[in-house]
Amino acid sequence: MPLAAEPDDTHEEGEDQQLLLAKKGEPTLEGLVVGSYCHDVLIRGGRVVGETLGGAAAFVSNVLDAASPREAEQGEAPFVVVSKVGRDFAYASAPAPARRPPLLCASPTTSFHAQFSDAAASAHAPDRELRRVHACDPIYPADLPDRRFAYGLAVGVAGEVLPETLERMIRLCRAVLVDAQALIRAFDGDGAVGHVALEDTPYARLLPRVAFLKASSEEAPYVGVETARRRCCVIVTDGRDGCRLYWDGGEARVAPFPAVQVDPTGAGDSFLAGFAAGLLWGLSATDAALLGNFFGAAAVSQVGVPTFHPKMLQAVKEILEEKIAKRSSPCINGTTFTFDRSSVHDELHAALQEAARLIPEQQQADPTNGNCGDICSV
Ligand SMILES: Nc1ncnc2c1ncn2[C@@H]1O[C@H](COP(=O)(O)OP(=O)(O)O)[C@@H](O)[C@H]1O
Ligand SMILES: O=P([O-])([O-])O[C@@H]1[C@@H](O)[C@H](O)[C@@H](O)[C@H](O)[C@@H]1O
Repeated sequence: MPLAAEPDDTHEEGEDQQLLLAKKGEPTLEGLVVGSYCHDVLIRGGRVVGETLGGAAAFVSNVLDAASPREAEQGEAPFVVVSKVGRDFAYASAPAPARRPPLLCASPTTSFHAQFSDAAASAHAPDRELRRVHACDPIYPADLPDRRFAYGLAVGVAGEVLPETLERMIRLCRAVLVDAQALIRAFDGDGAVGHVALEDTPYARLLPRVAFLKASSEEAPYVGVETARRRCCVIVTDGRDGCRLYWDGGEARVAPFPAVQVDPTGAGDSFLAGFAAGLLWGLSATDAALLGNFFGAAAVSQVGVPTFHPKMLQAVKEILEEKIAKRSSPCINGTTFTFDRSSVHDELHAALQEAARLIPEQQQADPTNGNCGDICSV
């Protein structure tokens, strides 16, 4: 694994201007994912019921690889992951880190204990209590590659995306999508995860330069949706109820897909990546959120980072190829977005609902799922 760089942001604004020119041969829809892989320990009733690869970067990579449109039929989806782990990292050979290796640091890999309680079985109780047990080094601006990207996803889980790192992402990427959990998490002396008001953080001033900010319903009060929506489009996810989008001048509810939830971990991450993939396919934000809901539902159906059934992915691809023939233009590649539900929204939902029937097939096919038992059945 490559060694992490020293914290030194020597890049100047002028230098970034040079990067505006895409080099010949570079993929035009290349993405930049920033956030660290981590170790997740899943605990129920005081007993460890699962130990898995975690970190939004892992869930996001998994969905982007599965759902992004390909410029060529062959090869990996074009995106880079900037992530940090320690020498204790246990999942270097798992698909996501093996494809896009993290930077190696002297500090231990970020690790979370997720405590599931029976209260999580009720509709709107928080799914889990999280405790950060170890924190790897932050990701510094100098850790980011020196080139332009079509889009960026800021998906820290433990405060590793520093304000200056987000600012550099904004300079490098045409459109940046941010998970609020990267900005508003606070950790007490015991590592318990709490939240601070976004407005009180140094990230707040960057919001007007962010395209989309995603928050869970638990995080939404700390984001301040009414203020934030005047600066960027805010998406509030609400578990099995789907999500809502809020932009300056409009809002939309986007219906969920049915799922048998066995582990809620990674739902929000998978949502954000599905949403980004939807934008890459050229969907409006409200239509792209259908793809977010689809992959959020697929994530909760398995323990840890899900393995998608090839038949399901093929079905999704065929649906997108068919419906997207009616699209306007790829939104993520420009500076303006369309937000409204399109005329194909309901057709797209119905077709994806058919594909969602194939979600449980992977659970049966993959013997590694099911051994952990249900983490959080609802
Ligand atoms: N039980 C569920 N059934 C169907 N879809 C779900 C379920 N839980 C989550 N999702 C999907 O995943 C998205 C993100 O889930 P949510 O629980 O809101 O995020 P987080 O993991 O950040 O708490 C939801 O908006 C929804 O589309
Ligand atoms: O479940 P979710 O909110 O989408 O995202 C999760 C984070 O909140 C958590 O800190 C991390 O340990 C998980 O691996 C996952 O990334």
